[in-house]
Amino acid sequence: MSEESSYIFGHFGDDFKWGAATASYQIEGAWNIDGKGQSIWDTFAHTKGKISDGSNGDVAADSYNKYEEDIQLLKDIGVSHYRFSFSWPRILPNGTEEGGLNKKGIEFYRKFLKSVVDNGLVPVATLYHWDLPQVLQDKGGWISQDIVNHFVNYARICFREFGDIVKFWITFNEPTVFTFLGYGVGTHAPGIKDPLNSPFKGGHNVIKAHALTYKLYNDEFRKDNQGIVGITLNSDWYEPKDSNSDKDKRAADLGMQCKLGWFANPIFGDGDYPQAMKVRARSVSAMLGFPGSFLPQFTPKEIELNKGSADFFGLNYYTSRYVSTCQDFSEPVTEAKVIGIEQHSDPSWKQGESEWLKSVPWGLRKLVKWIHSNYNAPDIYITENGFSDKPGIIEDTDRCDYLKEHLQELLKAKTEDGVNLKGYFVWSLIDNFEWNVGYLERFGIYHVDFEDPARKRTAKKSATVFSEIVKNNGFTRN
Ligand SMILES: CCCCCCCCCCCCC/C=C/[C@@H](O)[C@@H](N)CO[C@@H]1O[C@H](CO)[C@H](O)[C@H](O)[C@H]1O
Repeated sequence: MSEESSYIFGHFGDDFKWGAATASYQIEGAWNIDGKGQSIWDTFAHTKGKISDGSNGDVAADSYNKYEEDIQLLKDIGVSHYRFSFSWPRILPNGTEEGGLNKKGIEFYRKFLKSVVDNGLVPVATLYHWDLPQVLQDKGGWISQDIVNHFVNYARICFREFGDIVKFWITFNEPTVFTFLGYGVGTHAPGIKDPLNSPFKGGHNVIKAHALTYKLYNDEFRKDNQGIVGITLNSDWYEPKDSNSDKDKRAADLGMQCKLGWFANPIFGDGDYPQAMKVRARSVSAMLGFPGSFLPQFTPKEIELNKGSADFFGLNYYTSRYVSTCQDFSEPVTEAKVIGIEQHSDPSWKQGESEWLKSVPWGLRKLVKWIHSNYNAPDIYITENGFSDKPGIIEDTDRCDYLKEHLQELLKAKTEDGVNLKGYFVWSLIDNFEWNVGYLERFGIYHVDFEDPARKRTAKKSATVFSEIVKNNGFTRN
């Protein structure tokens, strides 16, 4: 089952962008400071039993106060781009402008952005990395139709307040994850358990909100601001367990269509959900006595709006799976059971500290090639890629290997396969609050001491290894 790989030398090209990524709730802290409203992650993390180590993001890496230091770290590793996210409730504590704009929140982000650009870095802003204002969740959150306009209005405020500085926008981070884990299995905020209905209603609203936000930028901001707007989707690569089995090949394709295609096909494909996903949704619905399909339908007008609504494809990649077919629908309902597949891994794959994360570099090359050929060769930015280990490791050899090996595969994808790869952002710049597992799993190339009130940052070995690759813009012979 193993895949051949070889080491190559070469560089990524002059226009390739290097960066590091973070997200507001995971690093900022200052959860109730300077007028910030409560987010669903504040509520969720403050609820006993939701986070493995009982922690929360109240202080996190304290980047609200230490962002200058973070910017210096970015300069130290030599990257040109910083991917961060805006906290919606820091800007709009009650979710909407009518509920009041938080001037201090706007001032904070303008100060932060000024420092980013004054230090010669390019800001890459994610509008939504999962911290929905709690007030909007109380009105139904992503399941409510009203959220579409609320999001577009929030986006308008960000374009208006920050569009002179921010030219690189990502509407959503990983909609499959926040809809399925947040509204399906309930392990993420807001903790709703309804695997066969709510994630798909929520996802439908996310796609509409994304497409309307893209239109908004085109109609009202693009001419003056000259930026780009895209979305970040995540996917594992699904490889047939037996490459000679047609059944396994169909299972792997179904996995790709349901996981990546769910959001990618409407935006980068024909404007609608993938046919295979529609068929699967109807058959699962019939099996469970759900009338029609749990997958909502787009109107022809919506399909037109969805189609082509991104200037680039943001991709987060962490791991891969071998896949075979599976018709088991017993409790608990998992993502794989909904899709109708069984997932397998190879014992030789290096295991991260996160149970779901095994290092499979060749999967990334196959995945970007798949995107290239299925969605008309879009510009692709790897907006996240990284490896987890235990707290406290500074000599993080496994992460160094992970980064080198994944960048090797990307170099092959770019130089040998002709994939339009435009940039790479490591996840993450610094150790941070890793959602429902708190601080037990670390992804930073800089260590953060969460016991220390000063949240001291220390470079790990991977910071040096990564910065060497950035400096060489690839892999050179010494
Ligand atoms: C009939 C159709 C059925 C479709 C069903 C699809 C179900 C999709 C379910 C998705 C669940 C995925 C769980 C995997 C998660 C990881 O990939 C995820 N943790 C990656 O997110 C990023 O992770 C970083 C490190 O974990 C970091 O925390 C960052 O904030 C995240 O963006």
